[in-house]
Amino acid sequence: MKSVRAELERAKGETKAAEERAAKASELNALKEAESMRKDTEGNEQNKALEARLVEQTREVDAARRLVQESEQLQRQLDERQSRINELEEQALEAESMRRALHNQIQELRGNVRVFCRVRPTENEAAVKCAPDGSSLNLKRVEGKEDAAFEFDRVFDPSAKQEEIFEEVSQLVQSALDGYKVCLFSYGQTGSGKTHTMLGDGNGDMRGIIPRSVAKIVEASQKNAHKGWSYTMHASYVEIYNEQVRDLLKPGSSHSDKHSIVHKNGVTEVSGVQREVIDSVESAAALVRRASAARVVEATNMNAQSSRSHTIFMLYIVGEHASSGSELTGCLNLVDLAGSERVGRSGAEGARLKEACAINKSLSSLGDVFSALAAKQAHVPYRNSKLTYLLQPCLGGDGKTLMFVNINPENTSTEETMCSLKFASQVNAVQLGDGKGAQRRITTKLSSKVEKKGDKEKSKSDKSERKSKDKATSVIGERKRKATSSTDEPRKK
Ligand SMILES: Nc1ncnc2c1ncn2[C@@H]1O[C@H](COP(=O)(O)OP(=O)(O)OP(=O)(O)O)[C@@H](O)[C@H]1O
Repeated sequence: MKSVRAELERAKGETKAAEERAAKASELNALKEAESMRKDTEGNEQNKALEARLVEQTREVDAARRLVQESEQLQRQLDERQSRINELEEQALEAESMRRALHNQIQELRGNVRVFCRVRPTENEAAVKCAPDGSSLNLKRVEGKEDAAFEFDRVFDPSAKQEEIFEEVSQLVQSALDGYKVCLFSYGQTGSGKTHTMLGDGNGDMRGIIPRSVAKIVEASQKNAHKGWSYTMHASYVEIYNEQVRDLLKPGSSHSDKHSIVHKNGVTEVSGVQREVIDSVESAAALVRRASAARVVEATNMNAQSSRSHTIFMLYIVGEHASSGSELTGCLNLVDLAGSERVGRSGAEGARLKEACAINKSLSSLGDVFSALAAKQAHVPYRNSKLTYLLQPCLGGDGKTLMFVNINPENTSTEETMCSLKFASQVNAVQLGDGKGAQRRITTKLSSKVEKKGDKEKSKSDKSERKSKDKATSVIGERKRKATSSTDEPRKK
């Protein structure tokens, strides 16, 4: 019985152990299952994350593709616009070149040597009567001498304002920017208004031709910058006194300083003379003020503030057009001559007599140059005086000159006025220029940067110049025809 009981106990123990093993096995299986489920879940989440990334990347790729398409489209538009800009620039260059050719031919039609007469105001009895046509005047002379009539390109009566005077010369000033050698000078007896005309007073309405011209050129050059032109401008200011050159910009300079006048590429240079950069209207005005203060002013019997020297403001202009390789070199000389009165009348003695003789010599040399030009002589005596040698490039070839003859209308100055008007008539008889200037002025200089497309550009530039010239010639032909029947075109006698 005991053994059966023991056997039963043992069997119970084994059954319990077996049950425990079975429970553990089932627990293990459950754990394995749970682990496998966990792994499955983890894999799904990773997949989902991967899918989400894939979707995101696909979206990014689509966006990038759209961007590429958009940028390609923008590039196409940019190329189209660039080619339109090139086309417009070419047209602008052609139009500019035509404007230059036309402007020059109009100037030549008006005459490359012009004479304007300006009569200064007076409160005394006047011997000069200006005609209403704006181009002629009558001079009543002393008893026993016949009255004289004169005709010039323009005659300004005493009421003419500084602004009106400048308006008439501003087109000529523009020619310097277009690459021409231009000279404006004022001639006349002491006190007749030469300095008033050329320099004037202050910064306002009384400003004369010099400050107004420089302002116009600086402003016009800034405007041309939008058309691709860049300009470099330098100015010198000298006086010629007793045939000696003095630098008005160099402090402490004297007449004994040695300066020689040379012509380089058609432009006058005076050795050892200061050349200052002009980059604004203000810098030009400051320079003009400095030079005016340095002028030699001496008293004579004729005028308590009489200038006994010729003063010359020289503006050198170099314009460059980078994309076409065009280059222009112009210069503007603005000259205030010394008084032209005769020695006997001014009562000069000693040093004044020497001054008067030097002044007369250079003015008569100027007259000789104009006589030779008027007679179309082979030899023109430019070298006979410093003044004429310095102005040589403007007084010949396609240079342009405008002379103001300033007169004092008072009875007491009649004979001086007669001399001035005769001299002016002699100058008025000169004809310069062959009408081919506009084409010659532009020299095409290709920089290394544009050298590759150089031939193409050059032929474009030549073609554009030729076209402009042809158009200009036909328009001018038309103007010439009209000019014969119209009174508004200035006359050349
Ligand atoms: N058109 C004018 N309107 C008003 N004032 C004038 C005019 N012309 C000359 N004047 C005045 O007459 C005076 C003499 O003129 P200005 O100094 O210009 O003569 P000038 O010919 O230059 O003499 P100089 O040969 O001695 O230098 C000055 O006071 C000037 O302001």
